[in-house]
Amino acid sequence: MTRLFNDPAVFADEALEGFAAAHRDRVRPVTGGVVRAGATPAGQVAVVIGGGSGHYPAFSGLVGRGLAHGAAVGNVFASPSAGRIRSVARAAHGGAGVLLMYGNYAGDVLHFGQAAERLAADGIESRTFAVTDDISSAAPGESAKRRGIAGDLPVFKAAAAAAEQGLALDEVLAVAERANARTRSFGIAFSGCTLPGADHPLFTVPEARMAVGLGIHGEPGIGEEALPTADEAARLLVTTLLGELPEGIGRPEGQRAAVILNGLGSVKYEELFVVYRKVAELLGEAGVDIVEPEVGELVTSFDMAGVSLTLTWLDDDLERLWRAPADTPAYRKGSFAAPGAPGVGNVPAAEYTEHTEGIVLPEASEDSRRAAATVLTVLHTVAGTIDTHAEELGRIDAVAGDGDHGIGMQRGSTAARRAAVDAHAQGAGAGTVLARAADAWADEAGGTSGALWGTILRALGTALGDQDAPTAPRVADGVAQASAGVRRLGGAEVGDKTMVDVLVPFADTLTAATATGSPLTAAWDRAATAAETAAAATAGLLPRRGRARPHAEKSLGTPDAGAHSLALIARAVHGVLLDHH
Ligand SMILES: Nc1ncnc2c1ncn2[C@@H]1O[C@H](COP(=O)(O)OP(=O)(O)O)[C@@H](O)[C@H]1O
Ligand SMILES: O=C(COP(=O)(O)O)[C@@H](O)CO
Repeated sequence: MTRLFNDPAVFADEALEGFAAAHRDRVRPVTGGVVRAGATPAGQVAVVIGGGSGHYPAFSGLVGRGLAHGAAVGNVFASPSAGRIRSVARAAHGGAGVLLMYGNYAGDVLHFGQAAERLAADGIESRTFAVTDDISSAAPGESAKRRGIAGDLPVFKAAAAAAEQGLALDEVLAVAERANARTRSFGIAFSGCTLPGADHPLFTVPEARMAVGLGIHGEPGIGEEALPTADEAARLLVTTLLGELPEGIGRPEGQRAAVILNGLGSVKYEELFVVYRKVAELLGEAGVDIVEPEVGELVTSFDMAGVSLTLTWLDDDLERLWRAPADTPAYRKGSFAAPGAPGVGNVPAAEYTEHTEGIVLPEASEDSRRAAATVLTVLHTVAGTIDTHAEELGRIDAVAGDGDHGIGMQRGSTAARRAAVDAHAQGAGAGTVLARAADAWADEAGGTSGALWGTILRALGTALGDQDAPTAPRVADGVAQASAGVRRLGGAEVGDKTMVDVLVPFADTLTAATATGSPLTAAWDRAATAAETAAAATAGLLPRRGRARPHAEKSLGTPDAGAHSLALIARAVHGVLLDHH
């Protein structure tokens, strides 16, 4: 239970502000996150990590000498937006390129990928790398689909230590790849976590039972067993990981491993040590040489009661990098040759801020400005609809996902409305109002749905433009472009149990209806009905994408959250069109 908060919607921002104030000798707040207090030395690759809030010390607590040069921080359980990542990366850049590192989650993959594109346009070379250590999130044959949990730390650290030693960008990336290929994690939980402001946990574990194979977002585990003793828990964790050795590690005997026993948020350190005692004994019996183990909270999930075990199978290089010193707010080891130089560099890191004020609005026709007023009403209605259904959307998302769909959609749609009000007040046309709303939605919400809704609004804005009055076929074309854009960006197809299952029939029905000359309001009505039917039908599907995939069976019988919210919006917008008819 998170007891101390103000407005849940700004919990992550306020936590970041307090963190930066508490550690200002080591980190500097910049737009989107934090960077080291001192500038990245010229010629050193900058390692910029990031992810959602709720995982402290990941990600901001791991910024400092020997570890990350910067961390982009998102909302609770939602990836930071591309804009935030770009801003942190620009501030951390030391002239030798940036390695962007994160856990393998749909939202992070989308936003870090887009950030890399924007950095390229800024003339900054970057690479992206997603950590995939959690063996319970996909079968060995599909290890690229695995999510990142506490293995984030050794993989980030290996790359960052390599950067510190002066390796070039692609060499640092190669180190990250090698460390990740040799890192495996497995977790168990005894109770779920409760998001700030929520009155019940994302999932519960029955008394005297444990969830096996949990994630770090309150995602339920993949199985359930009787509550073990500490020794039995240790045995389960160790035997599971020894049962899945990385390629090239024939048998555990004679191998060296970095070992992390990670507390997920509300397991006491003493409990962790009791478990670790047995972990060390069992690994010793298996002939594994444990190198500089870590026992403590390194990647958490709010107040989840759970533990995970991570093993990184070391070679000589990886061992050197694991043993290398680090000095961050939450993680310190060894010491640097020149002590007392927080964050390296003597020059403070420069902050990069995007200046949007004073950017001239594109000229708009009278017709388009009139249409912009309708667009504004639409965005008001979208935000209002999401507000009304936020709790329900969170509940649906929590069945097999991370429960943040309502919060994310709320932040995004509210920001979109705000940006649209501003743009409209300045005399923008419909296309520009939508474009501004798109950027605000993606930037404020982050997460998978933030990126995808940004794409939807941007496609609509491009189709409407700032000159002509929107016609029914033009609107239908915008929706069709949005549908294509979301599929291109997210890679999902119909049947994967995502919003694509609704967007495609919605777009197709609208296109078909407008092509036969149907007026927009009637065509939209038909399309909204198709969307509602398709959203309801997702209840019968098994997820193949996104956060819900590892919990496929659990999600059967419940519609996809993103599909449902899209159908709700489609219907609500029809109401606006009727009124403006
Ligand atoms: N690859 C994808 N393509 C299209 N939609 C997706 C994809 N992955 C997830 N989604 C949609 O995003 C929704 C989840 O959104 P949200 O919970 O806000 O983001 P996150 O999972 O990043 O927390 C899902 O319900 C699904 O509809
Ligand atoms: O918390 C996280 C959320 O990822 P999404 O895919 O946006 O839900 C992640 O950043 C943790 O690493």
